[in-house]
Amino acid sequence: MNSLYIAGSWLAGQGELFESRNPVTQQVLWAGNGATAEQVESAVQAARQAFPEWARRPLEERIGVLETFAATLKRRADEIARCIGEETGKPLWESATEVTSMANKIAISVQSYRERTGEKSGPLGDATAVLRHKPHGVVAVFGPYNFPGHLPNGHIVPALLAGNTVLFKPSELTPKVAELTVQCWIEAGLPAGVLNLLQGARETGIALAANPGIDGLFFTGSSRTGNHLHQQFSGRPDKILALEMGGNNPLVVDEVADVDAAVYTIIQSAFISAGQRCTCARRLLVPQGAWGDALLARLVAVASSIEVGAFDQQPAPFMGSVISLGAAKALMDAQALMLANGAVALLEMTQPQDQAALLTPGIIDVTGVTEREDEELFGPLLQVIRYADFAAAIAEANNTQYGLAAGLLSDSEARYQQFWLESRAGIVNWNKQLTGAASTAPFGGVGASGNHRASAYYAADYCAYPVASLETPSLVVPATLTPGITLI
Ligand SMILES: NC(=O)c1ccc[n+]([C@@H]2O[C@H](COP(=O)([O-])OP(=O)(O)OC[C@H]3O[C@@H](n4cnc5c(N)ncnc54)[C@H](O)[C@@H]3O)[C@@H](O)[C@H]2O)c1
Ligand SMILES: O=CCC[C@H](NC(=O)CCC(=O)O)C(=O)O
Repeated sequence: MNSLYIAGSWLAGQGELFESRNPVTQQVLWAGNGATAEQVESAVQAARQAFPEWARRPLEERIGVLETFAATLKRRADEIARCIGEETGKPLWESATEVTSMANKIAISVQSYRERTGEKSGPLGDATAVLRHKPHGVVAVFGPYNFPGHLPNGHIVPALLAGNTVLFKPSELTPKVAELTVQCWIEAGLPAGVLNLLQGARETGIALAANPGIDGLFFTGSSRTGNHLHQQFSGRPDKILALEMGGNNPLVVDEVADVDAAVYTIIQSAFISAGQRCTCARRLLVPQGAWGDALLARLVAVASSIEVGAFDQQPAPFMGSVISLGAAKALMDAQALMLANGAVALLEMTQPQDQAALLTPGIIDVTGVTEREDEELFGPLLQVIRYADFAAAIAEANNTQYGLAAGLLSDSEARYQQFWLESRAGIVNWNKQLTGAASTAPFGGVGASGNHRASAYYAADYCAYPVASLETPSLVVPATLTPGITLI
């Protein structure tokens, strides 16, 4: 099978054979070979060759190609949503929202490009000061499996818009969505070499990140891989690295008047996408005492009734599966370990069928666990921590190496102001779910969640570098000469 797209041609990978499966039925959806280091090198050369022509195209022409891509996505939306659903396990209603986000990214990126990296000029002395931006050149984009369309798209669209050429290395768990996305780009008329697809697992990623021909790497994925890349790029200030990584996100609940609204918001924060969003609430901070007990009882009751099912099940489930049987097992093992270490299951996460990666929502009270691991558990497992007072809640919220998202459910504006000031995260919400961040805002975290290169609306910033110019059409001798110079 021709799994790679290099220099405008589909060709077979010569690396390891791998496949993707429907996580519920285990049906094989895609199989192909990954790219070897030599194939990575030939893709880098193709992108390098295509770069000058693409970068010099008038901006409006590049925008034209991007807009045709958006139109293609809209026309093929059902097919793409189905592909996302079957490869990730995401319910169809949710996969459809991912395709919409992909198409919306184009207009948002154009607006952001003009606003943040556009051209500005004004008089400075006898010259004109002009600020323009240039693309970096050849950039690599690494995607995660949880949003196989939307998140790589969030790097690819602004990168191409700025005039870069791209090497796209998708997650090895979602090659089919990546292939379909690239087909849409080809249909939109993207010239050969401007976007190259390098399928493959870790080895392909390692070869691409290590290739000396790339000018930058835009990564969305786990903190573990991101940290590794950060170390690999240390001492390389000449290369731009944007890291969008995971979180161990806290959601603090205060004694609010509307308990059902709190429960609904907690569920949307913790269990949407089967807990596989980087912004999902992982730690729920609940006040000690009777009010907190009642909130948890209601949360457990509602969470127990959440529909979990295959991506195309009708009526539609709220939660689909996790990405694979391996991921389901790792989550079940993590829960078992926490229970063995003294956690109390308020609602035990279960895997009803051994051969399907469907997990039911889990809610575990870890307050009594002395050595709590500060790790992202990427699935439908919410850890509850009971707090004595608001200061303790904020301290616990910040008790993490990560800093992606943090939220407060409270009827008190004063408490929100305190929470906003004292919490440390790139997304801080009040009475809104932690998930579902807007593409019209910057998106990124601090601490172990990112390297201060926010994506979404601010992706334009890492896709181009500023060039400041002083310009005047004729060279003249200034009216006053610097002391010590005589023109005789
Ligand atoms: N902050 C964000 O915007 C954001 C968004 C979505 C997902 N995420 C995070 O992504 C994670 C889930 O995605 P994942 O499991 O696919 O991430 P991952 O880190 O396992 O993989 C991401 C990509 O890196 C590649 N890769 C893996 N090891 C590599 C190495 N040593 N060198 C080079 N490339 C390598 C993979 O093949 C894949 O393409 C979660 O931690 C989630 O929080 C973050
Ligand atoms: O899994 C991580 C992304 C989650 C998602 N965030 C965004 O879509 C950010 C906006 C963008 O990148 O355009 C979410 O918050 O649900």
